[in-house]
Amino acid sequence: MIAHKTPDKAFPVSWDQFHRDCRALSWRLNETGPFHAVVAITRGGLVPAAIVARELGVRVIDTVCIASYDHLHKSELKVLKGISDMTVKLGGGSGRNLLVVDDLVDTGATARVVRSMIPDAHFATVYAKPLGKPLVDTFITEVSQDTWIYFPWDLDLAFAPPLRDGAA
Ligand SMILES: O=P(O)(O)OC[C@H]1O[C@H](OP(=O)(O)OP(=O)(O)O)[C@H](O)[C@@H]1O
Ligand code: HPA
Ligand SMILES: [Mg+2]
Repeated sequence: MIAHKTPDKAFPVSWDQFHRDCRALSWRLNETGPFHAVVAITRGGLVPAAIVARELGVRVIDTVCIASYDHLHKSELKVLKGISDMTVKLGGGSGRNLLVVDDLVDTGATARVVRSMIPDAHFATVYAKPLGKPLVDTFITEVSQDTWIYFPWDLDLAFAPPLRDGAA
C-alpha cells in the first residue's frame, strides 16, 4: 500500500451534476472527433463513456481495466485487462482517432499507463486535479489536489445534521 494523505476537502457529485458535466464534455469532444471507438478505463470511466458515446454516436466501446485505489488509499497500479487488438487496429496501432474516457485524473498514474499503450489517442476526463491535468487533452472541471471527489455511484442519501449542531 502506498502512503496517502487523506484529502482535506470533499466534492460530492450528484447524478444530475455528473450527467450535465458529461454532456459538457461531449460538447467539447464533438469539436475534436470524429472517433472510431471509445475506450473506457474501468470502472470509473464506464459511466461517462456511456454518456459520451451516446452523445457522439460512437458504437464501438472497449475497456482497459485498471485498479489502483481502495477507497481513499492508493496501492500499486494493476492492469487487469488491456485494450483489445481490434480496437488498437482501429486506431492504426498508435491510438489515432480513439477516445479514452475516465471519470477523473488525480496523480496521472492511470493516464500515463494508458497513454503508453495508445500514445496518439485523445484522452478525456470529466474532472482533473493539477498533478494529472497535463496528461489529459480535454476535461471539464478542475478541483484542487487536496480534494476527494465523491461520485454518485459511491454515495447514498443520508441525514445531514443542521449547521448549528456542528455540521461542517
Ligand atoms: O490519476 P490517478 O492517481 O491514477 O487516479 C485516477 C484513477 O483512480 C480511480 O480509479 P480506481 O483505480 O480507484 O478504480 P475504479 O475506477 O474502479 O474506481 C479513477 O477512476 C481513475 O481511473
Ligand atoms: N475520487 C474518487 N476516486 C478517486 C479519486 C477521487 O478524488 N482520486 C483517485 N481515485
Ligand atoms: Mg478508475
